[in-house]
Amino acid sequence: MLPCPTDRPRAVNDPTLGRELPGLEELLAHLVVVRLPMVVRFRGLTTRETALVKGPLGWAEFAPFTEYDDAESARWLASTLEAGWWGWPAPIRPSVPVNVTVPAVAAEEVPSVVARVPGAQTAKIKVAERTLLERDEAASTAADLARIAAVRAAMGPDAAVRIDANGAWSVRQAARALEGVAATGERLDYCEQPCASAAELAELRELLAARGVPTRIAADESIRRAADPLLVRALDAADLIVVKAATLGGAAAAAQIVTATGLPAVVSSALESSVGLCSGVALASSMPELAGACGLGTAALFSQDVTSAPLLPEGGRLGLRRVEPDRAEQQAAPDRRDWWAHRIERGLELLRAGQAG
Ligand SMILES: O=C(O)CCC(=O)c1ccccc1C(=O)O
Ligand SMILES: [Mg+2]
Repeated sequence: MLPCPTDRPRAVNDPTLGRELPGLEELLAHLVVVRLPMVVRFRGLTTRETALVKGPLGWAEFAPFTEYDDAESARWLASTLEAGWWGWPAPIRPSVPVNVTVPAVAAEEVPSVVARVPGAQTAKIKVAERTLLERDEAASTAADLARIAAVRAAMGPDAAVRIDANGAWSVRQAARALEGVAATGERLDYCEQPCASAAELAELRELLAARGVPTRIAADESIRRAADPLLVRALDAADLIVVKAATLGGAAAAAQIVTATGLPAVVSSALESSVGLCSGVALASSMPELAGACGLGTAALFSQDVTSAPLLPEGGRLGLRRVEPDRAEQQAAPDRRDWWAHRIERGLELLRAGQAG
């Protein structure tokens, strides 16, 4: 085995952090696959398929998007095992502030989306929607500016407003777009993953500095989907990072990655049901510092959840608690059970072999 340099935390290569894995039978004993309907299209999805399992500590979620490969999904399974079998890091605050997440909807739809998270003082808006951007960049920019202006109008002058391009822009497109936003007088909290790679983020930051655009850049996919999340720091590619417990192998593993990058961090969701969202709240509750509101208000994007008591923000905050999926059977997708059971089996094998992606 290659030696692991001391400044690379174990979590980068081994999200189990050496904790003991349950057997497959135990892991699958209570498996329920669910399909949750969404109030608006998000990430191209109108339903969210995900799996629930039950460990000695309670219910836990395994939620990698269906197109994700086994190595990447194995990391999500470590987060599942933390929630149901290993336990979360100790909390240092009882609740966390959340942002309202605004999908790439038309400006007219913004007020109804914002109203679903009353009390939120931060919004995160999806921009650079790929199908429109590829067809007509000017129309894409116009739609983004209109959506941002609608959010500002709905939330008032004191709200923090973030945008998330999910890596869709080239460096030049991102610079143009962020200059365009700044020209309207809008001061963004930050722009999340404007371009796909860490190298592009670094190039964009230099370009923005040279042009006097003060917008901060946050890395999301460059942390959660990268072979080496520490590259962001090495390339000076971001002002802050977005971390998700599910995608990074759980709250403890994610916290190690935050410490290793040494950058301010915002905690966000991966569009889990209310059961999986608890892991994000556990991560945020355990962190010494939060670089702003958490992107954990996404239960508001579902029209049906797995529980009669969804993890919805109150007064713009979410409290740390476990969720009982008492409505899972109503949302069950039994036709998908075998597919998810095999996926879990392969994920467990990869974790056992130390080969999570
Ligand atoms: O951060 C938020 O406000 C909500 C979470 C979110 O946007 C998200 C949810 C699922 C998958 C990807 C993302 C993303 O941040 O890109
Ligand atoms: Mg993002």
